[in-house]
Amino acid sequence: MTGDIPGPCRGLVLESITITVKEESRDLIAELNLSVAPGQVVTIMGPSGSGKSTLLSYIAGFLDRRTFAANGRIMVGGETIEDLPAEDRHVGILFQDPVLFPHLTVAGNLLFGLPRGRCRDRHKRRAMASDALASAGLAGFEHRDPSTLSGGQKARVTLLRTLLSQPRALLLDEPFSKLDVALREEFRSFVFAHVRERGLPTLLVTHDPADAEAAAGVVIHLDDVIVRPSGIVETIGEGSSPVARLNRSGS
Ligand SMILES: Nc1ncnc2c1ncn2[C@@H]1O[C@H](COP(=O)(O)OP(=O)(O)OP(=O)(O)O)[C@@H](O)[C@H]1O
Repeated sequence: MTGDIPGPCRGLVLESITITVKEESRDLIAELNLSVAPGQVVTIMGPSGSGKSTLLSYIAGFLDRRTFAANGRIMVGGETIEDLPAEDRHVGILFQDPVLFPHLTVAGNLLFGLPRGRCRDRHKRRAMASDALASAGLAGFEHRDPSTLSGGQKARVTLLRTLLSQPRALLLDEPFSKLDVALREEFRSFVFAHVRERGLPTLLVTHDPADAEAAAGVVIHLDDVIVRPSGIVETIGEGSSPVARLNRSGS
């Protein structure tokens, strides 16, 4: 089926996204259009309060509808998802703090991300967890209690859990910001290698220009929109083809 879908549409496509703070009738994001190709990382920067995390919440399906009104189209892998519940969107998200369930082992945490419907065989599930851990330099960690892991190890397990859920797009909400410099570089490379290997369209929210540089893709500044006479802003990536397009009119 995906063979029929043009390349850019197999990624993550946002069309005319508008998010309003209800109480203030204020547009936080207005008419945002953006395409992220498979395996590409688009970095979103901007000052505190410009709506970066809110945008990710809308895409992932857990926007607080009491506070925000939102509309616009979200497509992942050619499917329109904005009306689906979060669990049916197949969009993975990582936050600043790696969150692991304290009552489960490391393997239990990983398998939590693997829906039973996708693999019912207990031995296969265990093998998938072990393979994932080995791929992250964490062989033998299956039975460990999450509280015994270092910050970097927790971050890796959280990413592996997200990947095991087989997302079709990945959202990264400052997942590197709390790691020390050495770990940050290591984890960044780990994440981007997985993104490219799996062809995951990825949005990265960060305040750190070094993250954007490491992502080596398009950078969008939510507060810095140059409106051309056409009302369209284009951000051009490597080569001649536009890899992301930002259009935020009306702000
Ligand atoms: N419950 C709420 N009621 C009213 N406004 C809210 C509420 N929650 C968030 N906001 C507003 O929504 C806006 C967007 O917040 P958001 O967290 O998305 O910004 P951000 O760009 O991710 O900021 P940061 O870089 O600090 O994480 C902010 O202006 C914030 O004040």
